[in-house]
Amino acid sequence: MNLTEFSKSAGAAVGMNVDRITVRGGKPLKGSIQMKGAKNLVTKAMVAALLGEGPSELRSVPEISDVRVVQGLLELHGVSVERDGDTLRLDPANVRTAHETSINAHAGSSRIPILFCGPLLHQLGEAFIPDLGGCHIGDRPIDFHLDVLRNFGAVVEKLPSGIRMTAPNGLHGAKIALPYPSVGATEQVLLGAVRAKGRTELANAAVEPEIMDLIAILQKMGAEIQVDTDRTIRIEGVDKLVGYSHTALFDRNEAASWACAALATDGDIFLEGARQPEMTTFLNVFRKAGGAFRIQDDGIRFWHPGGALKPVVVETDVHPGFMTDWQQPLVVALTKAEGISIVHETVYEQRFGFTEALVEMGAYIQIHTDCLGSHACRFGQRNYEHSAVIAGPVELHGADITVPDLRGGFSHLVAALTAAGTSHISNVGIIARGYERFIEKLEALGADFDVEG
Ligand SMILES: CC(=O)N[C@H]1[C@@H](OP(=O)(O)OP(=O)(O)OC[C@H]2O[C@@H](n3ccc(=O)[nH]c3=O)[C@H](O)[C@@H]2O)O[C@H](CO)[C@@H](O)[C@@H]1O
Ligand SMILES: C=C(OP(=O)(O)O)C(=O)O
Repeated sequence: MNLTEFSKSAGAAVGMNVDRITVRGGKPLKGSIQMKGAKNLVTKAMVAALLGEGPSELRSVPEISDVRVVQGLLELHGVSVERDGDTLRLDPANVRTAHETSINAHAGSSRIPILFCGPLLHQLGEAFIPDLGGCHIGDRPIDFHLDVLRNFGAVVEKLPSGIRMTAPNGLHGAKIALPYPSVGATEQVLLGAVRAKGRTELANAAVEPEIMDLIAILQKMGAEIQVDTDRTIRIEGVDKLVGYSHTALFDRNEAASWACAALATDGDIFLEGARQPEMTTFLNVFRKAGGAFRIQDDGIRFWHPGGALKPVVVETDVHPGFMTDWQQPLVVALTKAEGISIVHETVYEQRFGFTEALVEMGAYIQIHTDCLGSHACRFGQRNYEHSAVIAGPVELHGADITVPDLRGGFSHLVAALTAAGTSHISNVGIIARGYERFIEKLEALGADFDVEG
């Protein structure tokens, strides 16, 4: 089936129903594509709409499967969600308790259900949280989330089918210190504290740009939130919040991925809507590795300027460090750099599974349990394979690959696009969790491939 025929089938336009893709590598990706709102903000902004007394409007919403999962869950809870182009209108006027079985059926592959707790406890006095999805890149416990909710006064009951919560006396503010600046746990605090009784102080909070954009949304709704220079967040609970109107921050993770695709394929891609401030750390590494970029008012152009790529040493970290979701496509580009590169993953303990396929394609990558970085991280003494050494340059060759997770999957696509010969990639539907219309974007950039349902 060719792409035009395929695009006629439901869901194919956004890549959600695509299972297998055959890629003939060697063509540079060239052209212009548009960035939309960040998966890691939009889905949380949708949950925040539950807290308002009136409807909210969210613009620049990408067509990705995580948005569909959250939309389904909101609808199950009585929230009306209407899409008009890139805009979502969310009205929580008829919010109600949903049946556990239906919640489990709709939870899908996302981790966002855990963030429904605070808003549902405020609105309904109870919440049910299914087993969570998300990428399998480590244990991904939710202990910080549950501690936060207990601190707010929630009663947590673990059931075989999920977690049930109640708040017999409502939620009250609390003094909380996170053991690690978790993005999700920080959002859990924000979404719970804004309408809790009294004051909340959160020490060691995460301050990723997506969190700052969520804070901007909550402020528009009437919340009182202050972020201190030492990453302490103080929230004064209010009785009532109103709906918001907001244009979502662009997806800097998607932008970094396509930038690496340009570098690895000797290509040249303009990312309309990408912005410099949220990507400063990425841009530094991209330039060190031999990539070129030009910042424009309406986006950023990324390209391979010719000559050899250079090896780099990178440590992933919380913001403003190098984002863990950026390393996978970068690793593919680094297989082409002249020399030894090192990537020390300090956010997730098992995020190098995707490199096995790259090795099959001819890459020289070794994974180590030691901390190969400038500081020892949480995983160094615990035998986790969390440091990668990449030796280049190599010419990758085509292979049969199965996508393991979202970012790993995108990096496999990039590897196949840069490889000599043909690759068959299965399970590519996962990529639609976070990459809007990636099939159409690949076509627009001149990639040579066929899709199968
Ligand atoms: C939907 C979304 O926004 N996903 C992003 C979010 O994931 P997510 O919010 O799940 O990531 P966290 O920041 O919470 O996780 C960071 C670390 O904290 C640990 N941890 C977290 C919670 C907890 O209760 N206990 C615990 O030990 C995790 O196992 C991990 O090692 O931030 C990550 C780090 O920037 C990104 O890679 C993900 O793309
Ligand atoms: C790990 C990721 O997402 P999630 O937390 O939704 O699994 C990601 O976006 O790379």
